[in-house]
Amino acid sequence: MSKWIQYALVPLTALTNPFQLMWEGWSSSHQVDMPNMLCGPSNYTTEIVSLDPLAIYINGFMSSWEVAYLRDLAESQETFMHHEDKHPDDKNYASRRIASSCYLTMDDPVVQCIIQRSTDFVGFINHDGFEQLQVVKYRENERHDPHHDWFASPPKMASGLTCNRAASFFAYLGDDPEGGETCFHHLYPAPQDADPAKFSNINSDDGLGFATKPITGNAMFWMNLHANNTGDLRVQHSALPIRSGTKYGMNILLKRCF
Ligand SMILES: O=C(O)CCC(=O)C(=O)O
Ligand SMILES: [Fe+2]
Repeated sequence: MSKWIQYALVPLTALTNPFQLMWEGWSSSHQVDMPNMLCGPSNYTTEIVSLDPLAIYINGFMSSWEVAYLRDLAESQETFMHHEDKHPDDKNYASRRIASSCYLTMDDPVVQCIIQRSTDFVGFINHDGFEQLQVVKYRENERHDPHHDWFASPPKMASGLTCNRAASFFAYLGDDPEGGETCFHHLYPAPQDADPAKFSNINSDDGLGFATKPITGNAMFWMNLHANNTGDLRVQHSALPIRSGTKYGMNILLKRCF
């Protein structure tokens, strides 16, 4: 196609872009500050915090506008409820999540935008879409005990395929509480020059592990499955109890069916 035809098509595609149409319909019914809201390129930066298993710390994965929007969206859902959950793999084990949570509707334009950004981030990683985004809220003393996000006995779908969680993002949606760090118990500790505002080490017997502090807009990404689709025990993690304040976060879970 000649360059000139391509240029001529740009305004046309902008007009017919389904996201834009959906956005325009939506924004006219909600009085929002549109320029800050568009699903433009995100200026996040990354730091590899573990090579094997792959784990990446993401600075500025979400804008403060997106964070505020997603929190409001979660708080407006009737399903945003407090509960104490056992891990699906081990209901007798004391591992628990004491928090409130809800799933977000997938047809929201900001949710779509975050899914698109996450899809771009995972690049060539073999996957089959994302689970519904899940917002989690912890109040004082609430926590999530050590667990892994993958299922030991993944559910079989009607199609006969088995789906598991190939990778996880956990994004921090505020309020920058005290406590509430996410601990990775079996990864190598943070080096001495790691930024103490973001990372701390944990006093484990084997010297392994580090924790990331909840900083609004930042996120952790890590792989859950080995190449043969079995779960990687090394990505066990937990959320330490909140000492003061409230913590919001969001699970963005990458599915793989096999
Ligand atoms: O709250 C956190 O820091 C981690 C949450 C988590 O691991 C989960 O919800 O599966
Ligand atoms: Fe988790």
